[in-house]
Amino acid sequence: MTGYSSKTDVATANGKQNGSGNQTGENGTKPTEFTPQGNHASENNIQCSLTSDEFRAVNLMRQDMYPYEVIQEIADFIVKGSGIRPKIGIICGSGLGSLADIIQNPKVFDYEKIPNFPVSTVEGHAGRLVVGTLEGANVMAMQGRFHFYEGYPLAKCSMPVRVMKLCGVEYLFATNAAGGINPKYAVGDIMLMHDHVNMLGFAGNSPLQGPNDPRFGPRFPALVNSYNKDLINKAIEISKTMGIESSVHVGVYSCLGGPTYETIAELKALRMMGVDAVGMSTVHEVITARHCDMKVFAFSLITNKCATEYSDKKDDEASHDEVMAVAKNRQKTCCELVSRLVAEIQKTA
Ligand SMILES: O=P(O)(O)O[C@@H]1C[C@H](O)[C@@H](CO)O1
Ligand SMILES: Nc1nc2[nH]cnc2c(=O)[nH]1
Repeated sequence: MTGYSSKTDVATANGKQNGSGNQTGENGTKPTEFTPQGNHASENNIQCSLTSDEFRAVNLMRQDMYPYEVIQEIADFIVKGSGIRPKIGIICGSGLGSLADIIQNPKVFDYEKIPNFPVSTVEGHAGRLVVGTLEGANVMAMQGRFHFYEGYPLAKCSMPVRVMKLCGVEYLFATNAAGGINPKYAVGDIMLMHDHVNMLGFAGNSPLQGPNDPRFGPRFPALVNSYNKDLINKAIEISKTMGIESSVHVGVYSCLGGPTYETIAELKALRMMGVDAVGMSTVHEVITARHCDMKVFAFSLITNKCATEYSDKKDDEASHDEVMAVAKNRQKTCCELVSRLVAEIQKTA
């Protein structure tokens, strides 16, 4: 492979708390009634009953506004608690948690113990923040990311990227497990992301939706050149020294909402759009990172081949078990790629 150049507060469950004096569920046993707003709801007499505890839990999950000061508090908690100001932030994809296990002198924070932090709900995402050193560089790694399909708004999914920024992180390394749509890709290959197609964005959803705080970045950020070309080229060089260049590609990733894997028709459409690999994450993290001017490097581990023709083969069906198994098999290679790239950054620092 030759060097790369780019030519080639609270949204509620569709309703709001009923103000008619029905909120008597403080003991958690009597349901609090909510009447979804809007004519359709009242015309159809739709009602949804939640206990007040359930309502609070949903509200907490749906929270998508994190004021700068709250993010700063979380960042201070991590920097003070670890005694480290990290320069590189790593997000571990499904089954790639071992990227955080190679961090030396780790200080580990369970997400539950970090104030105002969401919790991980997906297998293969441990839910821990690991801060320490890698190849002499100060790093922090999310062993577990947040996905839209878990019920979190995109701003909440990518809130930790802002925490990284306020901790001092300059480089974001985002990794993911993805289905290979490009017919040349094989299971176990690595695709260095050089661009993305934001399907959730096409549908009007963005992690930057809502009021913009200019302390993070501009209202209308540009996204061309989001994926740092120097880092892509360095990763290609590293792949050659590792002898894996034939299984490393440079391509376009697309994020869908999940949790379903794609239909054949959807995969055909994505391929026509120039997408090489498809997943359910990363894009909102990259958008948030670019908004606050972080340098981004991202790669997909191809954990399954996506069929783009109809057939009755059971093999064509993606499964999370397969995703996890392939990630486990390839974790050593992914760890080596990441640590060598960190070493390169550290060398030029
Ligand atoms: O967190 P990533 O994007 O690596 O996880 C992918 C997308 C889904 O969460 C899961 C599907 O198997 O893997
Ligand atoms: N959307 C999506 N996400 C994945 N994560 C791992 N494989 C896949 C896939 O085929 N599709």
